[in-house]
Amino acid sequence: MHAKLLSQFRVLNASSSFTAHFSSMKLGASIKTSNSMAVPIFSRVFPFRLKYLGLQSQSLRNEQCVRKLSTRSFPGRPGSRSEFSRGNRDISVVGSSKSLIEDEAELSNWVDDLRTDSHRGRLTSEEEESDGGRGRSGGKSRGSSLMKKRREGGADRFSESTRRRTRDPVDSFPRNSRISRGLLNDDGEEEEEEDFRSWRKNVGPRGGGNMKSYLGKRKGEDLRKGGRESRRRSQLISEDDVDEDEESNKFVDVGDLLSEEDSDVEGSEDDDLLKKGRNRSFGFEKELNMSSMPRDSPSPGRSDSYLSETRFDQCSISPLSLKGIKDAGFEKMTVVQEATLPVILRGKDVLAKAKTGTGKTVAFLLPSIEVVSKSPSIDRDQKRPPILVLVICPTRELAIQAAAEANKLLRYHPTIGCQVVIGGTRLALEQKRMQTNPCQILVATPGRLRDHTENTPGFATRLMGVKVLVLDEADHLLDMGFRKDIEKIIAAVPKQRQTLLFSATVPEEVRQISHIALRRDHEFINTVQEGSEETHAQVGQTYLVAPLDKHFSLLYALLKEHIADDVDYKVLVFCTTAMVTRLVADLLGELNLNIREIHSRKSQSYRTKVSEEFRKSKGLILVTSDVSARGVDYPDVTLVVQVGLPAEREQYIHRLGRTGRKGKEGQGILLLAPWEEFFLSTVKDLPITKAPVPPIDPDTKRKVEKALSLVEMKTKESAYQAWLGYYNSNKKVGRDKYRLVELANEFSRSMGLDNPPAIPKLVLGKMGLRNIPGLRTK
Ligand SMILES: Nc1ncnc2c1ncn2[C@@H]1O[C@H](COP(=O)(O)OP(=O)(O)OP(=O)(O)O)[C@@H](O)[C@H]1O
Repeated sequence: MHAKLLSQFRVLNASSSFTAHFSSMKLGASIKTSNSMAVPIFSRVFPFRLKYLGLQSQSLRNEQCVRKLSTRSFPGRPGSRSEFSRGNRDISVVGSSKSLIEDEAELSNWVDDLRTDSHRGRLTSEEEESDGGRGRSGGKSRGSSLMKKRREGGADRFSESTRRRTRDPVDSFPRNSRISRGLLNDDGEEEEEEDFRSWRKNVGPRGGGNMKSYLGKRKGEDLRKGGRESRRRSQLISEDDVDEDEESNKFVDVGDLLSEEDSDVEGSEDDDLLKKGRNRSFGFEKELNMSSMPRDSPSPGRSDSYLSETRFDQCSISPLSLKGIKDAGFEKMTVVQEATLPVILRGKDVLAKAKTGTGKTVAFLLPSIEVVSKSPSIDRDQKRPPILVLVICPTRELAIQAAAEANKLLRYHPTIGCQVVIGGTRLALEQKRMQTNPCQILVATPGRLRDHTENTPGFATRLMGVKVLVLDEADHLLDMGFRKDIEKIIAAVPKQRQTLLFSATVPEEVRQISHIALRRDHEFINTVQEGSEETHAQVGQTYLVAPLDKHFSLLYALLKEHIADDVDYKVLVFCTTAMVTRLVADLLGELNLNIREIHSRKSQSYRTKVSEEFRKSKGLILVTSDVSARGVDYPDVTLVVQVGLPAEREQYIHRLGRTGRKGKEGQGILLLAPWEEFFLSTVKDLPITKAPVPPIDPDTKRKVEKALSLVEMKTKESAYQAWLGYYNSNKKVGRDKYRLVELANEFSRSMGLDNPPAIPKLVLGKMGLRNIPGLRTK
């Protein structure tokens, strides 16, 4: 049995002699060990840089490509030659798959939140409401919304003082958010001011301090070390608001169900204020003398190391595809495209790992299109024409994006069509589109694909034509949240097919279960060089550890600094759950930042519009749940902020990967509470460094408190419940229910609430939190 599982591996290295060395030296170690062990041993033996590490069998047979590829220079290794090693060696792939706990949230779209916030600019409430007829009767004025908030404000710690003040939206950019060397002083404003003064003295401009270093542009700083942790979320029911996989459709979202609210339709007043806010000059920059500080270029610093030297026209790609590629502006292949294309073109199953934003989508689409173009053309009168390529994506945005990329490449293939089927849109419309348009390529989210399999006549038959099955974000799709759906999909397509699995992260446990989709002789092509991180070197990564009650102020201060620093700012703020996302979006909106929000509680039409807007915009902050964590290709994102515990290491990497795409620069900031610091051990191998927490100046603190008091009580209640659910499902935090409730109540206080919101007994029961002191029930 063991021998059966032994498989060959191949090293695609910059030097054939190195490869030969490796091949001979590696053999002994790899035979004895599983392939999971082989890599570290190898890296110890050969610390030099590997271009690709391909595990599993076979030399290349696409001679044309091999010939071309073998003569190219590798970027970063002047004069070096690329050569795909032909040495075949055995390596074990044994190891039982870790038992992953089923953990994905029910994220169906039937609860559509149509509430809008006028701070969020162009998308009007009407646009939201027009979506699918699910809109609530809107038309409330901002005034009535405020009245409502005030009526509900009884439990709000901040609202008393706020009520007495008039809103001051124009003066919404306090100038004194600063850096401190140490932790924030928790003992009141005076001391914070003192702290701020001392920071200015010590690390402010005169003392050599610099916002840039604070915001993580310090590259190549010390790596933090620590032990890697188990990363699995554990409990089911408490995941009710986790928001990354809306197509999973597995669990009823009790929390959000109970917290749905009416929409507030607000006037355009704040749009104007928003514009004013964005255009104003930032006094504190002058105060800090930042203008005279050396600035990193906003983003022109761009590395082309993601590109290879191989041009698409050097490979056996059809002329029509080549024309499409040219039109798309692609000339050279990216490294992952160069590594995978020849292998896929000769029909191999491939599991490919390549860093975020390096062109994996084209890497699987292009050879898939070639398969279609070589297949006999479909008779127009055919009732159930086969679907030849099936691409599965975990989120709707990603599916839309992959289909758009496919359509670019298909521009000169008039007879080949790509359709997309995703949740949140009308099934009948998709059925019609698939019937009336060419649909040899279908991009789908798992839940909607299942819908079609069950409800679309003839669809199952069409799936029997599949020649290529692609799982984008494969590790995620093979994780337990999607596993059953994926198994059904695999059962619905022919056994005789080619399967392609792509992701920026391939944890070992996923490698081990990938055999459920892949043939035994598949190739694992890893373009992340051994010894290098899975994240991009040009993306500065920092983390801040501060008590929960500082998080909102810190977030605001960080964003203000970033905005002041880069007029072309484009920021993603990741939150733990959909309802927390809404809370943060509402808060930042009240603070007059130019924000949009996206999560599974928004209607699909709204999500699509916001996504498109953010893609094209600059000067915008997108507050998002994990629906934007993977795959979404927003160009020129300058900063990614992750607030609170990422679900797992991989999620951290994918979220961070929304910046620094295509070799561009970027920044990432992770904001944790002290009890969330354990997460850092899971990213110990990444170049993430600790940043000092800036003191919150009193003005910022006041503004944030005031803004919080204006956020609706309902939103806070939902956020509290969702927060509780999210952390309850975290193995570490959720283990001690008493502590969990204490922390949740800390979160509640951070929203300005004196008393934690009451939660329905039923929900608490499902979360396993009945009778835990500190919880209020209703
Ligand atoms: N050969 C190429 N040359 C230049 N740009 C390319 C090339 N191939 C793809 N791109 C572009 O690179 C960008 C990133 O590609 P893509 O979204 O496929 O990255 P990815 O590796 O799938 O990222 P993620 O891991 O985040 O999903 C896209 O805008 C895509 O159009």
